[in-house]
Amino acid sequence: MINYAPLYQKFAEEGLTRWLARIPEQLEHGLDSKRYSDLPGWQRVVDKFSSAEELTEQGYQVTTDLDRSAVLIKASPALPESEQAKYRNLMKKLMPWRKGPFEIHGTHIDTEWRSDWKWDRLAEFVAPLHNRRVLDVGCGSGYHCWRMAGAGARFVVGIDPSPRFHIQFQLVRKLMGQADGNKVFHLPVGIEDVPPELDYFDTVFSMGVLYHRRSPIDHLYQLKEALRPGGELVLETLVVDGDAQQVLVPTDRYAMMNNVWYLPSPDALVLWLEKCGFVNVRVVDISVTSLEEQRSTEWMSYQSLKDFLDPQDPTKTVEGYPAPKRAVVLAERPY
Ligand SMILES: Nc1ncnc2c1ncn2[C@@H]1O[C@H](C[S@+](CC[C@H]([NH3+])C(=O)[O-])CC(=O)[O-])[C@@H](O)[C@H]1O
Repeated sequence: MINYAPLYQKFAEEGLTRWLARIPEQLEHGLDSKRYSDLPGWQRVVDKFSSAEELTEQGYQVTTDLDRSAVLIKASPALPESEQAKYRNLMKKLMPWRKGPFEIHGTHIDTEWRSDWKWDRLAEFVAPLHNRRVLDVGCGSGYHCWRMAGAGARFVVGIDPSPRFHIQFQLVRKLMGQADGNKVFHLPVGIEDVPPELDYFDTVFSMGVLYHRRSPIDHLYQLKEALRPGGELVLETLVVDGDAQQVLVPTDRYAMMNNVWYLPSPDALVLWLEKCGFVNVRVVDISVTSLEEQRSTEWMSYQSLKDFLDPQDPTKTVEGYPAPKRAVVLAERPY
């Protein structure tokens, strides 16, 4: 059973009371096993691991490192090889692992994405996270949330409506121990479930989410309302080349994804953000996604980027659109 008591306690301590009141209902809805029949099985997988506290009681010292490419959890002495193999097999039962990498009790989880590369592209530009309260919208299993804590954030809330990613997060948190575990929390909800006008977070990340939203301008307003005045938005999304009026709306799928709506140019993104009242808006990175950054691995065996591109011309998607290119834009909510 997942213990949510620390989450309630932390939300209360940090004064996030308006959201706190909604959490029981959000957990019940987000983790409804009538809707997600695999959930009880995944929860039983998590139950089979010893927590960091249990390992400590057994005489191990558990060390974590959140400030490296592969988020690390290890015991000294190392767990016996048989136990490490058991953990590896159990973690495989929670596949696919998309965002990472992680290094957990001797197993390197080589995820579909080298999410550390995205982190490296933006970390030097964002306002220092030391002591900040951070929201990561669409955080997947929470890889970047751990990196945010590693960069000094005091309280990180990751949200993602996928129950599988919630369970993957809960496993990592259970193994992490309280020192780091109590900085980062995950809720199985979408941006639409964040209470309006929170005026709370020092930094809000929305990475890989905007193009999934049918109303991208509303998404920007929702992100703004979650920020305190003076807080920073870190927005990362798919873009196309062109001027401030250039936006691609795929007729059907884009790179085989069927829920892609708006791909603006970087200049259009800046315009949208300014129109929504953000200030100090600047594009800090534009990168074409490489086949090394997003690929099938032992931990995500389905198709990946290579299968979504035109085999004759990798600068195009299979549908003939420009291949995925992503921009990172920073902006501030004015005082
Ligand atoms: N309404 C919603 N609200 C919030 N999240 C949502 C919603 N709908 C879907 N998602 C979630 O948004 C995430 C988008 S992935 C980015 C992960 C990470 N941020 C990354 O930047 O690597 C896209 C990518 O692969 O880049 C998924 O985990 C969805 O479940």
